[in-house]
Amino acid sequence: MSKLRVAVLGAKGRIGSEAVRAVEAAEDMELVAALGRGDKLEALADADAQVVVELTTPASVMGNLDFCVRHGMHAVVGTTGWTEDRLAQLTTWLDGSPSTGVLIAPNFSIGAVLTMKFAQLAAPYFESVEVVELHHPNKVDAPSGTATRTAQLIAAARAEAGVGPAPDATATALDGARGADVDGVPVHAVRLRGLLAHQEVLLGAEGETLTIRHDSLHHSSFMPGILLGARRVVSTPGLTFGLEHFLDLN
Ligand SMILES: NC(=O)C1=CN([C@@H]2O[C@H](COP(=O)(O)OP(=O)(O)OC[C@H]3O[C@@H](n4cnc5c(N)ncnc54)[C@H](OP(=O)(O)O)[C@@H]3O)[C@@H](O)[C@H]2O)C=CC1
Ligand SMILES: O=C(O)C1=N[C@H](C(=O)O)C[C@H](O)C1
Repeated sequence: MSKLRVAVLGAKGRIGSEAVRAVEAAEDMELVAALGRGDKLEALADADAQVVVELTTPASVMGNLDFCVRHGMHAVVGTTGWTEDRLAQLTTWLDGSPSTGVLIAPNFSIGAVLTMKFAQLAAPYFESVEVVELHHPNKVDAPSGTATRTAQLIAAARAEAGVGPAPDATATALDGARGADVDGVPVHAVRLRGLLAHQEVLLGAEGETLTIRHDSLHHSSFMPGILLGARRVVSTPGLTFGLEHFLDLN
């Protein structure tokens, strides 16, 4: 059987360099290009890449995906910074290339995907819920894509169950003291040397609390999800948001 022809964009970055190693080690894949900033995207077409793993920056990702979709290359995207407008733009591009698939995964690690699932499940049963994400200090954005997605899923689960907003009697506070408001869920971002990628979902009800915590201790935690995404995206046209759809958790 022929090997899947995979390219990595952001190949010198923290997660990109790990992805290069993971693709090279996968028996069913061939690494056909490993590009960094300044390299020409045409190299992807020259290398006849089937799947492009996009691990760059929020400022670069849209231009890269525009190129990939226009050239009919599937993409597996870990880069953060997704807004409704960006997703709508990407969907429009994909409408013009109906056999092309793009997976955007706010988090490729199985533990983080399950954290989101567990948080969704628990959210309607607790009066209060807050999200705390903790990352290395070189992270480009805050809050993390994972925390934003987690809060959105929590808010949707509560709305569907008819649960009202969490009580908060705070009268005065310094700006930011209660975190960022993501669909009514407070999200707090910690940046600390020594950390990699961590998240806690704190839930509280009368007389009890539940904490769901996940820790990514090494970038290797994201690799099985990236490889799974590359294998599945080639037969999944259109936009898929969230690795859970490829894990059959829904
Ligand atoms: N979904 C997930 O599971 C995960 C997602 N991420 C996300 O992935 C992204 C990258 O994170 P991280 O590796 O820590 O960041 P890094 O800054 O370490 O890596 C990003 C790399 O992309 C390069 N780059 C920037 N623009 C381009 C471009 N146009 N073409 C090719 N390469 C480019 C950068 O080059 P230069 O240094 O010259 O700017 C850098 O080498 C972030 O958005 C992060 O949040 C991270 C981990 C897991
Ligand atoms: O920048 C990182 O490191 C990470 N980014 C992703 C995010 O913003 O959620 C995934 C993980 O948290 C690591």
